[in-house]
Amino acid sequence: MSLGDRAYFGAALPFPLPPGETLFPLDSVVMRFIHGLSRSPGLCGCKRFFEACLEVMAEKLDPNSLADGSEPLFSFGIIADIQYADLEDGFNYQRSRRRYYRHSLVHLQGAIEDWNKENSLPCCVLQLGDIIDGYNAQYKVSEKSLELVMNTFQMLKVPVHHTWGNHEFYNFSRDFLVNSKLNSKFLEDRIVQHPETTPSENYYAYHFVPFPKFRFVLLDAYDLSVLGIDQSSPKYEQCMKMLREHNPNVELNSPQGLSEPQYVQFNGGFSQEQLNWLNEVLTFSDLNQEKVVIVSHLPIYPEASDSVCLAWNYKDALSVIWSHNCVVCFLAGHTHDGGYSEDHFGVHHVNLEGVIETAPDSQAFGTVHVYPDKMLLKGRGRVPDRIMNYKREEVLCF
Ligand SMILES: Nc1ncnc2c1ncn2[C@@H]1O[C@H](COP(=O)(O)OP(=O)(O)O)[C@@H](O)[C@H]1O
Repeated sequence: MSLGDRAYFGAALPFPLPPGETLFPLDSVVMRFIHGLSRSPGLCGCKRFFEACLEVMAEKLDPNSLADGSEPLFSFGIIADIQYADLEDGFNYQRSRRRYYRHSLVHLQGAIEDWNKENSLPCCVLQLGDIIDGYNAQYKVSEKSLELVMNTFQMLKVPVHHTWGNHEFYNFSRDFLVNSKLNSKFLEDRIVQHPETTPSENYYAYHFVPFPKFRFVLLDAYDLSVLGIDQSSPKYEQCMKMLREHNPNVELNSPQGLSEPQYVQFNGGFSQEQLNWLNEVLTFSDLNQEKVVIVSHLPIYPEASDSVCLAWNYKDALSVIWSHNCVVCFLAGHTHDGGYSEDHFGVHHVNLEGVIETAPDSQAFGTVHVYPDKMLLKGRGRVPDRIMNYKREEVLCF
């Protein structure tokens, strides 16, 4: 049972709650019950029965059956942490999860075939970062592996928006990435009469409008980072200072003993400059009654993610987002396990299950179907379906 399922049942509530009444998440009640049963040996059969019930409840959604028969306005694909390498299977750092380095490319091919075959093509695919694994750098095959994965993406009939994760910086410098095929900023939209919504070149972020009234914002979660930047630059010095202030460990990748365990070298954060820009974009979207989808490699909401995986200054990003009405969801990768939670402001946080830790007999990608009142994530394989209702009184009229 993932963190996400807790909020999933809440989000799926088919009726409004009476004013002042608090939603008690259904699955937490059931899970507490199961936990109780598991402590009573004689009731183990009941435990299995209730687990089976939960599995049925989490069965895949049919977007059409949940959308009152109406057609989606448009859809888009999502995929995270492909981490391809031409290597035998391995394990994560904790040795708790198998990594299928070679098979990740086969998973990508499968996802692309599915997206290409969909009745109505998705408008685009959002690639949530860590496209190739850091091991490629050790074997000096980073460019070759990237080429292979990008050639696979060539089979896709729609554009791909690429975010950058820690493994991008294990393989390449930021300067290299800016000039590479992983820079999809050429797909951005500009709001000519609002120059404040144009991102600076100091970070890799942009926004675009795949469908009228829907704006997608791609964020740079390694804008503040010690990875991939020139170690003699003032920005490296500033980021290293920030990291060391929060992490006294000799091994800066270790979160051991930290009160803010996200301050590890393999994470990063958002500069104030980028957050100011995000604030301007969201202000524009609020004023123009747009719905916004935000994408980043690193997650920002603790309820939906392992605390070690969060962006350094995730709280700053949340306070910008929470000061606006327009944001529907925040999509991230990095955790590999997946996670979901709807925050108190009605923003849905989805951490997508990573391809790299997906067994060959499963899958890990999704298509989000967008309706005037909600977005429905149709997950494949180990990605669960999610209903992401818009905040009440915020339904779009078409
Ligand atoms: N607790 C830890 N202590 C020291 N190094 C760690 C720890 N956790 C992760 N690392 C290192 O940090 C890097 C990123 O970890 P990894 O689990 O590979 O992340 P990812 O999921 O992004 O692949 C790797 O180089 C890994 O060896």
